[in-house]
Amino acid sequence: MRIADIGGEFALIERLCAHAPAKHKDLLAGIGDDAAVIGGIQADGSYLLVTTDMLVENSHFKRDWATAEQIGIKSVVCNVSDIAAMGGTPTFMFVSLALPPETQVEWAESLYRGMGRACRRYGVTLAGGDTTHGAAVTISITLLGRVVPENLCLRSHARPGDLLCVTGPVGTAAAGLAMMSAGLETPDQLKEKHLTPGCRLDVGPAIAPLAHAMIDISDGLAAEVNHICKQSKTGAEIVAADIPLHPLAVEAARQTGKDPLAFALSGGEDFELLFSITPQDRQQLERRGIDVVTVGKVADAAAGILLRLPDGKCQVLAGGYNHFS
Ligand SMILES: Nc1ncnc2c1ncn2[C@@H]1O[C@H](COP(=O)(O)OP(=O)(O)OP(=O)(O)O)[C@@H](O)[C@H]1O
Ligand SMILES: Cc1ncc(C[n+]2csc(CCOP(=O)(O)O)c2C)c(N)n1
Ligand SMILES: [Mg+2]
Repeated sequence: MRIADIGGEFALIERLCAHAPAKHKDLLAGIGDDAAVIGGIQADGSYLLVTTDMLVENSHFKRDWATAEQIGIKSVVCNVSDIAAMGGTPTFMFVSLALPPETQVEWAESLYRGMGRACRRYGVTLAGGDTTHGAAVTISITLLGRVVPENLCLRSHARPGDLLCVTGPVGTAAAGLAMMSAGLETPDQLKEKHLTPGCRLDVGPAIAPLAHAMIDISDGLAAEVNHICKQSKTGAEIVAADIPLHPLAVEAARQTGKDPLAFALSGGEDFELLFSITPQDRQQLERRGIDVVTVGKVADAAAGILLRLPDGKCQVLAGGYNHFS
């Protein structure tokens, strides 16, 4: 049986994880969130966060499209984004590296120069790792973080009646990737969003005390809404016309013959935050000058997880990036 036959990445994770102990009194959230949450360790009562994210050559980057430094930046950012999604701040990083034996030392050093830049930007300290040889460049980062209990945002915390908001445009990175894949002259802003994205640690900690559920958009808006709803046992309605799209992403869709909405729903790697929040707290965010966009609402589970199209019709909110489909 192939992995695609059981539904891909997430069905596989579920099957695999059934074979190992995955519950512990101090593990407040484990498999199924952006980071694991471990209590009972830190003297100040904050929780330890642990996340891990891997980039593999040709699956996540191409060495002829991205410089080593850009790959280094992105490898850190995608991990910091997962810590931000929990409402936390990052602390210590471990880097496991597989390199083909012919890799130039200068290339590897540039990779670390990029990581270093991102570490300085997000306040991360390198604390260890592992180095081995392999057929393709593989960078696996484990990042620790901390969060005070009041700021912890789990995917399971959404409640019917909450608004669903995003911190910025979605589909931009996918638009950049689509243009580069098609061999088209790609605007710098789109290239940058795909090759060296930032993440929203700038607003995560301010949103966290007010938000209920939070997740980062790494697999596309549709996938992330479905993750929140599944964990929270709710439904949702997303309004297609309210999803913020970058004008350059709309233009990229036109040039590549694709649908800009598909970039937003299924593209991934935007590293914006998606969160649920009461309408009152949403206003509170606005008063504090935190700019977010409401894209829909959390509903009862019975309502289903829906996308409202511009013509008023609703369809099931499907899509998302899946490594095995
Ligand atoms: N091979 C695995 N073994 C155990 N747990 C896993 C495995 N792969 C993923 N998980 C867990 O499954 C959940 C979903 O993983 P996933 O990598 O999709 O996280 P994400 O934050 O949604 O995406 P991203 O990796 O893009 O940040 C996480 O809680 C993760 O720790
Ligand atoms: C060469 C190349 N091909 C495709 C993509 C797109 N891509 C790869 S992984 C991913 C989602 C998140 O994955 P993960 O769950 O592993 O974090 C996306 C959108 C890319 N960046 N580079
Ligand atoms: Mg995530």
